Amino acid sequence: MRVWSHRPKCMRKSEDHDFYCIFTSTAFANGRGISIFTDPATAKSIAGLPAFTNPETVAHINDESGSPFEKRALPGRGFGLVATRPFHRGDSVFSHTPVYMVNDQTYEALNEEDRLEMQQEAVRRLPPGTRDLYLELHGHFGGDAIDDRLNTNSFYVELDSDRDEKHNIMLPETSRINHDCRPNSHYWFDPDTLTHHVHALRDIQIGEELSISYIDPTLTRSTRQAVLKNGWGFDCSCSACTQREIFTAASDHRLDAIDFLTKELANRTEASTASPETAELLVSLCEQERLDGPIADAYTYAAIEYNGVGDHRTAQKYAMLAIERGLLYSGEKDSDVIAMYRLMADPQNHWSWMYRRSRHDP
Ligand SMILES: C[S@@+](CC[C@H](N)C(=O)[O-])C[C@H]1O[C@@H](n2cnc3c(N)ncnc32)[C@H](O)[C@@H]1O
Repeated sequence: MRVWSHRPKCMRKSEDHDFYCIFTSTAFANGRGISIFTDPATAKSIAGLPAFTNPETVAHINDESGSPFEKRALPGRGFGLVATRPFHRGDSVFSHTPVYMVNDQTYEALNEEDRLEMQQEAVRRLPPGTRDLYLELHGHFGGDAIDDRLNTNSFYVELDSDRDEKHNIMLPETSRINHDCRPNSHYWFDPDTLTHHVHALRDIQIGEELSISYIDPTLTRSTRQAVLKNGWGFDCSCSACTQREIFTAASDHRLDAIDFLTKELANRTEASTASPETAELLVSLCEQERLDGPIADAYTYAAIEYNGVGDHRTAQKYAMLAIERGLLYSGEKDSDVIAMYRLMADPQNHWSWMYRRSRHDP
Protein backbone atom coordinates (compact mmCIF):
# COMPACT_ATOMS: atom_id res chain seq x y z
CA MET A 1 0.00 0.00 0.00
CA ARG A 2 1.27 3.50 -0.78
CA VAL A 3 2.38 5.31 2.38
CA TRP A 4 2.89 8.84 1.10
CA SER A 5 -0.05 10.79 -0.29
CA HIS A 6 2.15 13.12 -2.40
CA ARG A 7 5.14 12.48 -4.60
CA PRO A 8 8.16 13.26 -2.37
CA LYS A 9 9.79 16.58 -3.22
CA CYS A 10 13.59 16.41 -2.94
CA MET A 11 16.49 18.87 -2.88
CA ARG A 12 20.20 18.87 -2.18
CA LYS A 13 22.84 21.54 -1.90
CA SER A 14 25.18 20.09 -4.51
CA GLU A 15 26.19 16.77 -5.97
CA ASP A 16 28.41 16.21 -2.92
CA HIS A 17 25.39 16.25 -0.63
CA ASP A 18 22.57 13.79 0.08
CA PHE A 19 19.00 14.46 -0.96
CA TYR A 20 16.48 15.62 1.64
CA CYS A 21 12.82 15.27 0.76
CA ILE A 22 9.31 16.06 1.94
CA PHE A 23 7.28 12.93 2.67
CA THR A 24 3.63 13.56 3.48
CA SER A 25 0.82 11.28 4.57
CA THR A 26 -2.53 13.04 4.83
CA ALA A 27 -4.14 9.82 6.12
CA PHE A 28 -1.73 9.38 9.04
CA ALA A 29 -3.31 9.12 12.52
CA ASN A 30 -6.90 9.03 11.37
CA GLY A 31 -6.53 11.92 8.95
CA ARG A 32 -4.50 14.28 11.15
CA GLY A 33 -1.65 13.89 8.66
CA ILE A 34 2.09 14.36 8.91
CA SER A 35 4.85 15.87 6.80
CA ILE A 36 8.39 14.60 7.30
CA PHE A 37 11.41 16.47 5.93
CA THR A 38 14.25 13.97 6.01
CA ASP A 39 16.54 11.74 3.96
CA PRO A 40 14.97 8.85 1.96
CA ALA A 41 16.56 6.12 4.14
CA THR A 42 15.08 7.58 7.32
CA ALA A 43 11.69 8.05 5.64
CA LYS A 44 11.78 4.40 4.61
CA SER A 45 12.46 3.28 8.17
CA ILE A 46 9.71 5.60 9.50
CA ALA A 47 7.27 4.11 6.99
CA GLY A 48 8.08 0.68 8.46
CA LEU A 49 7.21 1.70 12.03
CA PRO A 50 4.05 0.38 13.75
CA ALA A 51 2.68 3.94 13.55
CA PHE A 52 2.39 3.41 9.78
CA THR A 53 2.16 -0.36 9.38
CA ASN A 54 -0.55 -0.71 12.02
CA PRO A 55 -2.68 2.47 11.84
CA GLU A 56 -4.74 1.31 14.83
CA THR A 57 -1.76 2.20 17.10
CA VAL A 58 -2.32 5.90 16.42
CA ALA A 59 -6.00 5.98 15.40
CA HIS A 60 -7.20 7.39 18.75
CA ILE A 61 -4.05 9.11 19.99
CA ASN A 62 -5.00 12.69 19.20
CA ASP A 63 -8.52 12.49 20.60
CA GLU A 64 -9.07 15.43 22.95
CA SER A 65 -12.81 15.00 23.51
CA GLY A 66 -13.51 15.41 27.22
CA SER A 67 -10.10 17.02 27.80
CA PRO A 68 -9.52 17.89 31.47
CA PHE A 69 -8.05 21.32 30.66
CA GLU A 70 -8.87 24.42 28.64
CA LYS A 71 -6.85 26.86 26.58
CA ARG A 72 -6.81 30.33 28.17
CA ALA A 73 -5.12 33.67 27.55
CA LEU A 74 -2.82 34.25 30.53
CA PRO A 75 -1.27 37.58 31.53
CA GLY A 76 2.28 37.92 30.16
CA ARG A 77 2.40 34.37 28.77
CA GLY A 78 0.12 34.35 25.73
CA PHE A 79 -2.05 31.25 25.76
CA GLY A 80 -1.64 28.35 28.16
CA LEU A 81 -3.53 25.27 29.31
CA VAL A 82 -5.40 25.31 32.63
CA ALA A 83 -6.64 22.21 34.47
CA THR A 84 -10.44 21.87 34.66
CA ARG A 85 -10.31 18.80 36.89
CA PRO A 86 -7.71 17.63 39.42
CA PHE A 87 -4.85 15.46 38.19
CA HIS A 88 -3.01 12.94 40.32
CA ARG A 89 0.66 12.29 39.79
CA GLY A 90 0.94 9.85 36.89
CA ASP A 91 -2.32 10.84 35.19
CA SER A 92 -2.12 11.22 31.45
CA VAL A 93 -2.62 14.79 30.25
CA PHE A 94 -2.71 13.85 26.57
CA SER A 95 -0.81 12.14 23.76
CA HIS A 96 -0.25 13.39 20.23
CA THR A 97 1.47 12.52 17.00
CA PRO A 98 3.64 15.17 15.33
CA VAL A 99 2.22 17.09 12.39
CA TYR A 100 5.68 17.96 11.09
CA MET A 101 9.11 16.40 11.59
CA VAL A 102 12.36 17.78 10.29
CA ASN A 103 15.78 16.16 10.27
CA ASP A 104 18.44 18.28 11.95
CA GLN A 105 20.81 17.62 9.07
CA THR A 106 18.68 19.75 6.72
CA TYR A 107 20.29 22.88 8.21
CA GLU A 108 23.71 21.70 6.96
CA ALA A 109 22.61 19.89 3.86
CA LEU A 110 20.50 22.57 2.14
CA ASN A 111 20.88 26.22 1.29
CA GLU A 112 18.80 28.35 3.65
CA GLU A 113 16.45 29.51 0.89
CA ASP A 114 15.81 25.92 -0.26
CA ARG A 115 15.33 24.69 3.30
CA LEU A 116 12.66 27.35 3.94
CA GLU A 117 10.93 26.62 0.63
CA MET A 118 10.83 22.91 1.48
CA GLN A 119 9.34 23.63 4.91
CA GLN A 120 6.63 25.79 3.37
CA GLU A 121 5.77 22.96 1.02
CA ALA A 122 5.74 20.48 3.94
CA VAL A 123 3.13 22.55 5.82
CA ARG A 124 1.15 23.32 2.65
CA ARG A 125 0.72 19.58 2.04
CA LEU A 126 -0.92 18.95 5.44
CA PRO A 127 -4.72 18.55 5.69
CA PRO A 128 -6.28 22.06 6.08
CA GLY A 129 -7.30 21.70 9.76
CA THR A 130 -3.83 20.44 10.70
CA ARG A 131 -2.15 23.18 8.69
CA ASP A 132 -4.22 25.75 10.60
CA LEU A 133 -3.12 24.25 13.92
CA TYR A 134 0.49 24.81 12.82
CA LEU A 135 -0.05 28.34 11.56
CA GLU A 136 -1.97 29.42 14.68
CA LEU A 137 1.05 28.68 16.87
CA HIS A 138 2.98 31.41 18.59
CA GLY A 139 6.11 32.65 16.78
CA HIS A 140 8.74 34.48 18.76
CA PHE A 141 11.67 35.31 16.48
CA GLY A 142 9.96 36.81 13.40
CA GLY A 143 11.09 36.17 9.81
CA ASP A 144 9.82 33.15 7.90
CA ALA A 145 6.49 32.23 9.54
CA ILE A 146 6.88 28.44 9.27
CA ASP A 147 10.47 28.48 10.51
CA ASP A 148 9.61 30.92 13.31
CA ARG A 149 6.91 28.59 14.62
CA LEU A 150 9.30 25.66 14.37
CA ASN A 151 11.99 27.50 16.35
CA THR A 152 9.54 28.60 19.05
CA ASN A 153 7.60 25.38 19.48
CA SER A 154 9.47 22.25 18.39
CA PHE A 155 10.62 19.31 20.51
CA TYR A 156 13.90 17.54 19.83
CA VAL A 157 13.70 13.73 19.53
CA GLU A 158 15.88 10.77 18.62
CA LEU A 159 14.21 8.27 16.31
CA ASP A 160 16.87 5.62 16.61
CA SER A 161 19.46 5.80 19.38
CA ASP A 162 21.91 3.70 17.33
CA ARG A 163 21.91 6.19 14.46
CA ASP A 164 22.59 9.88 14.63
CA GLU A 165 19.02 10.72 13.69
CA LYS A 166 17.89 13.83 15.47
CA HIS A 167 14.62 15.41 14.39
CA ASN A 168 12.60 18.40 15.54
CA ILE A 169 8.92 17.60 15.82
CA MET A 170 5.86 19.85 15.94
CA LEU A 171 2.95 19.08 18.28
CA PRO A 172 0.57 22.06 18.15
CA GLU A 173 -1.50 21.07 21.19
CA THR A 174 1.49 20.33 23.45
CA SER A 175 3.09 23.59 22.35
CA ARG A 176 0.36 25.48 24.21
CA ILE A 177 1.92 24.40 27.50
CA ASN A 178 4.04 27.17 29.02
CA HIS A 179 7.33 26.75 30.82
CA ASP A 180 8.03 26.45 34.54
CA CYS A 181 11.43 25.54 36.03
CA ARG A 182 9.59 23.33 38.52
CA PRO A 183 6.85 22.03 36.21
CA ASN A 184 3.84 19.91 37.11
CA SER A 185 4.00 17.84 33.89
CA HIS A 186 6.55 16.15 31.67
CA TYR A 187 6.66 14.43 28.28
CA TRP A 188 8.43 11.67 26.43
CA PHE A 189 8.36 10.41 22.88
CA ASP A 190 7.80 6.84 21.71
CA PRO A 191 9.72 6.50 18.41
CA ASP A 192 7.83 3.33 17.42
CA THR A 193 4.36 4.84 17.51
CA LEU A 194 5.61 8.39 16.81
CA THR A 195 3.61 9.43 19.85
CA HIS A 196 4.47 12.17 22.32
CA HIS A 197 2.96 11.57 25.76
CA VAL A 198 2.42 14.17 28.51
CA HIS A 199 1.79 13.12 32.13
CA ALA A 200 1.28 14.90 35.43
CA LEU A 201 4.51 14.80 37.46
CA ARG A 202 2.65 15.73 40.63
CA ASP A 203 -0.91 16.40 41.75
CA ILE A 204 -2.48 19.37 39.93
CA GLN A 205 -5.46 21.35 41.26
CA ILE A 206 -8.42 22.67 39.26
CA GLY A 207 -7.47 26.13 37.92
CA GLU A 208 -3.73 25.41 38.02
CA GLU A 209 -1.83 26.04 34.80
CA LEU A 210 -0.21 22.97 33.22
CA SER A 211 3.53 23.45 32.81
CA ILE A 212 6.54 21.65 31.39
CA SER A 213 10.21 22.59 31.49
CA TYR A 214 11.67 23.78 28.18
CA ILE A 215 15.21 23.37 29.53
CA ASP A 216 17.30 21.24 31.86
CA PRO A 217 15.75 22.19 35.23
CA THR A 218 18.94 21.30 37.12
CA LEU A 219 20.72 24.39 35.72
CA THR A 220 21.33 27.24 38.16
CA ARG A 221 19.01 30.26 37.98
CA SER A 222 21.13 32.68 35.92
CA THR A 223 21.83 29.97 33.33
CA ARG A 224 18.16 28.94 33.19
CA GLN A 225 17.11 32.54 32.67
CA ALA A 226 19.70 33.16 29.95
CA VAL A 227 18.73 29.99 28.04
CA LEU A 228 15.01 30.85 28.22
CA LYS A 229 15.58 34.45 27.13
CA ASN A 230 17.77 33.42 24.18
CA GLY A 231 15.66 30.47 23.12
CA TRP A 232 12.11 31.67 23.77
CA GLY A 233 12.40 35.40 24.47
CA PHE A 234 10.88 35.62 27.94
CA ASP A 235 12.08 36.46 31.43
CA CYS A 236 11.12 33.50 33.53
CA SER A 237 8.92 34.50 36.44
CA CYS A 238 8.33 31.03 37.87
CA SER A 239 8.58 30.64 41.62
CA ALA A 240 12.09 29.12 41.43
CA CYS A 241 13.30 32.12 39.42
CA THR A 242 11.66 34.86 41.48
CA GLN A 243 12.36 33.77 45.05
CA ARG A 244 14.41 36.06 47.32
CA GLU A 245 18.17 36.18 46.73
CA ILE A 246 19.05 34.18 49.81
CA PHE A 247 16.71 31.38 48.69
CA THR A 248 18.13 31.51 45.16
CA ALA A 249 21.68 31.21 46.53
CA ALA A 250 20.64 28.15 48.55
CA SER A 251 18.88 26.67 45.53
CA ASP A 252 21.90 27.25 43.26
CA HIS A 253 24.12 25.67 45.89
CA ARG A 254 21.90 22.58 45.93
CA LEU A 255 21.91 22.45 42.11
CA ASP A 256 25.73 22.59 42.06
CA ALA A 257 25.76 19.76 44.60
CA ILE A 258 23.32 17.75 42.44
CA ASP A 259 25.69 18.15 39.49
CA PHE A 260 28.72 17.11 41.55
CA LEU A 261 27.03 14.09 43.16
CA THR A 262 25.59 12.91 39.84
CA LYS A 263 29.06 12.85 38.32
CA GLU A 264 30.39 10.96 41.33
CA LEU A 265 27.58 8.39 41.11
CA ALA A 266 28.04 8.00 37.36
CA ASN A 267 31.67 7.06 37.98
CA ARG A 268 31.61 3.28 38.18
CA THR A 269 35.36 2.85 38.47
CA GLU A 270 37.21 1.86 41.63
CA ALA A 271 38.27 5.50 42.01
CA SER A 272 34.71 6.61 42.73
CA THR A 273 33.85 7.49 46.33
CA ALA A 274 30.11 7.04 45.62
CA SER A 275 28.11 5.08 48.19
CA PRO A 276 24.46 4.62 49.22
CA GLU A 277 24.84 7.78 51.33
CA THR A 278 25.90 9.74 48.22
CA ALA A 279 22.72 8.60 46.46
CA GLU A 280 20.57 9.36 49.54
CA LEU A 281 21.95 12.89 49.55
CA LEU A 282 21.13 13.24 45.84
CA VAL A 283 17.55 12.05 46.44
CA SER A 284 17.15 14.50 49.30
CA LEU A 285 18.50 17.42 47.25
CA CYS A 286 16.12 16.61 44.37
CA GLU A 287 13.22 16.59 46.84
CA GLN A 288 14.25 19.95 48.26
CA GLU A 289 14.59 21.36 44.75
CA ARG A 290 11.17 19.99 43.71
CA LEU A 291 12.82 18.20 40.79
CA ASP A 292 9.89 15.82 40.37
CA GLY A 293 11.19 14.43 37.06
CA PRO A 294 14.98 14.28 37.47
CA ILE A 295 14.50 12.56 40.83
CA ALA A 296 13.94 9.40 38.73
CA ASP A 297 17.69 9.42 38.04
CA ALA A 298 18.48 9.87 41.74
CA TYR A 299 16.29 6.86 42.61
CA THR A 300 18.08 4.86 39.91
CA TYR A 301 21.48 5.73 41.37
CA ALA A 302 20.22 4.81 44.86
CA ALA A 303 19.01 1.40 43.64
CA ILE A 304 22.40 0.73 42.01
CA GLU A 305 24.40 1.88 45.03
CA TYR A 306 22.40 -0.20 47.50
CA ASN A 307 22.61 -3.21 45.22
CA GLY A 308 26.32 -2.49 44.82
CA VAL A 309 26.86 -3.09 48.52
CA GLY A 310 24.50 -6.06 48.72
CA ASP A 311 21.42 -4.44 50.33
CA HIS A 312 18.89 -5.90 47.90
CA ARG A 313 15.76 -4.85 49.81
CA THR A 314 16.64 -1.14 49.82
CA ALA A 315 17.82 -1.51 46.22
CA GLN A 316 14.38 -2.88 45.29
CA LYS A 317 12.62 -0.05 47.12
CA TYR A 318 14.55 2.52 45.08
CA ALA A 319 14.12 0.52 41.86
CA MET A 320 10.33 0.71 42.36
CA LEU A 321 10.52 4.45 42.96
CA ALA A 322 12.74 4.83 39.89
CA ILE A 323 10.25 2.90 37.76
CA GLU A 324 7.25 4.87 38.96
CA ARG A 325 8.93 8.22 38.28
CA GLY A 326 10.88 7.06 35.22
CA LEU A 327 7.67 6.01 33.47
CA LEU A 328 6.53 9.63 33.70
CA TYR A 329 9.88 11.21 32.99
CA SER A 330 11.40 9.03 30.27
CA GLY A 331 8.88 6.35 29.33
CA GLU A 332 8.72 2.58 29.38
CA LYS A 333 11.37 2.08 26.69
CA ASP A 334 14.03 4.12 28.48
CA SER A 335 17.15 2.04 29.22
CA ASP A 336 17.24 3.07 32.90
CA VAL A 337 13.59 2.12 33.37
CA ILE A 338 14.21 -1.26 31.76
CA ALA A 339 17.31 -1.76 33.96
CA MET A 340 15.26 -0.96 37.08
CA TYR A 341 12.61 -3.55 36.14
CA ARG A 342 15.45 -6.10 35.87
CA LEU A 343 17.03 -5.09 39.16
CA MET A 344 13.65 -5.16 40.91
CA ALA A 345 12.90 -8.68 39.66
CA ASP A 346 16.27 -10.25 40.44
CA PRO A 347 18.74 -8.00 42.27
CA GLN A 348 21.36 -10.71 42.79
CA ASN A 349 21.61 -11.34 39.06
CA HIS A 350 21.75 -7.67 38.10
CA TRP A 351 25.18 -6.41 36.96
CA SER A 352 25.28 -4.02 39.94
CA TRP A 353 25.02 -6.75 42.61
CA MET A 354 27.93 -6.21 45.03
CA TYR A 355 29.87 -4.27 42.38
CA ARG A 356 31.02 -1.61 44.83
CA ARG A 357 32.27 -4.31 47.24
CA SER A 358 35.32 -5.10 45.10
CA ARG A 359 36.53 -1.58 45.90
CA HIS A 360 36.93 -2.50 49.58
CA ASP A 361 37.57 -6.21 49.60
CA PRO A 362 41.21 -7.30 49.53
C1 LIG B 1 5.78 26.95 23.08
S1 LIG B 1 5.04 28.50 23.25
C2 LIG B 1 3.95 28.28 24.59
C3 LIG B 1 2.55 28.73 24.27
C4 LIG B 1 2.39 30.20 24.09
N1 LIG B 1 2.19 30.86 25.37
C5 LIG B 1 1.22 30.49 23.15
O1 LIG B 1 0.52 31.47 23.38
O2 LIG B 1 1.07 29.80 22.16
C6 LIG B 1 6.43 29.35 23.91
C7 LIG B 1 6.21 30.82 24.11
O3 LIG B 1 5.27 31.02 25.19
C8 LIG B 1 5.68 32.07 26.04
N2 LIG B 1 6.00 31.50 27.36
C9 LIG B 1 6.13 30.20 27.67
N3 LIG B 1 6.34 30.02 28.98
C10 LIG B 1 6.39 31.25 29.53
C11 LIG B 1 6.61 31.74 30.84
N4 LIG B 1 6.83 30.93 31.88
N5 LIG B 1 6.60 33.08 31.04
C12 LIG B 1 6.39 33.94 29.99
N6 LIG B 1 6.18 33.53 28.71
C13 LIG B 1 6.18 32.20 28.48
C14 LIG B 1 6.92 32.68 25.38
O4 LIG B 1 6.49 33.73 24.56
C15 LIG B 1 7.46 31.55 24.53
O5 LIG B 1 8.21 32.00 23.42
